[in-house]
Amino acid sequence: MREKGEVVLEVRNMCKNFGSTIALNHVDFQIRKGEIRGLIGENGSGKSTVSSIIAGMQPATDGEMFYHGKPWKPKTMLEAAKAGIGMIVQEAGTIDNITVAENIFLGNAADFLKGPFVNRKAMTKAAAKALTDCGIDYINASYPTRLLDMQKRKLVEIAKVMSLNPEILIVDETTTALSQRGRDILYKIMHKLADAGKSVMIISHDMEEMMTHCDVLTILRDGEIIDNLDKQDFEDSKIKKLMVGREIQGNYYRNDNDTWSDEVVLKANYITTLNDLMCFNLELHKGEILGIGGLSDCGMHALGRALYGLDEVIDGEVVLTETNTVVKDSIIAFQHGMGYVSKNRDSESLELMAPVKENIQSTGYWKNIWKKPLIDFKKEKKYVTDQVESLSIKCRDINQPVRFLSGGNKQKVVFGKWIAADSSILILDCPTRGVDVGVKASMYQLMYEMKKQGKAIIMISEELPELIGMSDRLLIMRDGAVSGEFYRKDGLNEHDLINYMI
Ligand SMILES: Nc1ncnc2c1ncn2[C@@H]1O[C@H](COP(=O)(O)OP(=O)(O)OP(=O)(O)O)[C@@H](O)[C@H]1O
Repeated sequence: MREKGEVVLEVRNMCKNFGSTIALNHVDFQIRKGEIRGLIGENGSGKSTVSSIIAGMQPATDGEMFYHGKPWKPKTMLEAAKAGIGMIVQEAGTIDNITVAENIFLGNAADFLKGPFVNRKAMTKAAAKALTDCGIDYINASYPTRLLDMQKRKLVEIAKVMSLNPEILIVDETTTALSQRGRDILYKIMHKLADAGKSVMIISHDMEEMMTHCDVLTILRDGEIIDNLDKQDFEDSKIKKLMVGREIQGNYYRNDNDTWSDEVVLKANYITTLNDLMCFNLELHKGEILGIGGLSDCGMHALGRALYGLDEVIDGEVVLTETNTVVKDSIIAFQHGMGYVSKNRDSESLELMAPVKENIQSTGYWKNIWKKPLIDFKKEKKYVTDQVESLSIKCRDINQPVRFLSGGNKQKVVFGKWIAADSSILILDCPTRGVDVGVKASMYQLMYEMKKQGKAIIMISEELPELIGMSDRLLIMRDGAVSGEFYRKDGLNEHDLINYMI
């Protein structure tokens, strides 16, 4: 274990209220030099709030902070970053319509002034160096950022924060957006910083990741610090219990070997898309949970989009076999009982400015809460509250705009809106992204119940344990094609699958 140094940042008695919501309630903790501190807790427990206050995104309602022993009250993220506290935020932190280099030096363009103009060549060169220093030399600094996928944008954010040489790096739920390669880059940066006597604070719901990489864990529950654990005291069940306040059983996946029907409900007939898939075949059966895994750029996310009619299929077709309907677009998919949880939560699955209720209701007007020619308001309310209750969505009330919810609670809204729609075919792309252990257990249980009701589910995921734990059949993809097909009864383990991924 690393030797801990002196305290570099101290949070004392911090409180943060949003109207009647108490996000932080008299929080105290310290960050020491040379440590990797994990911040862990259920969705909505206050992790992002405390981090964002340290990093200058918003002020506290009450309390004090000290950085290098002096009062610390940054007004902006730029001020904090320049003083040595950099944060990689949970949501998208880059701007689409500017180049990678401009994103990396956003707020610092003055460093590249040549007379009244910005020297773009010098900026691009410096950005390329910042990327290379982080081990991300495969991203072109002169590219428009909108051409990059979500994980590459996150890597750009990492390079941006690292370019200012932080003394404290805060990483908020970043790893869920990264492939294993991206994660390894981030872990390397974190350990390098800590070894150099700097500090890292990381937030993640991945228990294994936290136990492997952190020196100390601060556990938050309902805005309060419950405990601080040193590495020698890390124990999975103990941490979970401290997080949620009750025992959580270790294995929350299914433990049955139930079969599924022979009836095919969805078919991809030799589909080809513009970039990712070539003559791809797939059959999904009634009552089947079909897992799809691989490295993040293997084409699995594109497959989910193509099946739901979001990406153009230029050859072949996706067919709903019961009615022989060709899924040409997402409207046809939706009208024929399909649901889709996108990996890109904020940009594709939610209307952020709209309230929780409107986001969930949006799938219900087609058939469930419509009493022609009017809306059945009673049904409409029940449609929403059932989901808020069963998934424990933490919101002030159902009228609260979804943008004010914590990341994991936003994910629950997305999941809930498709559960409520009673879709007979669900395509779930990284459905448990950013949700805490307790809610994951409920989501897996719901998926299993849907399977038993005869619904068909495609679960696309980068997490092998959840694919192994939940799938009846599992396809591993590589370079846009299936490289391996496995069955639940095969008694799979992660090593069996990894060979087919790389
Ligand atoms: N701008 C805001 N307006 C209103 N409420 C907010 C706002 N930001 C956060 N909250 C509330 O504060 C509480 C703590 O949220 P926070 O994002 O810090 O949780 P978290 O622990 O990071 O959760 P997650 O694991 O889901 O990301 C939540 O109840 C959230 O809804």
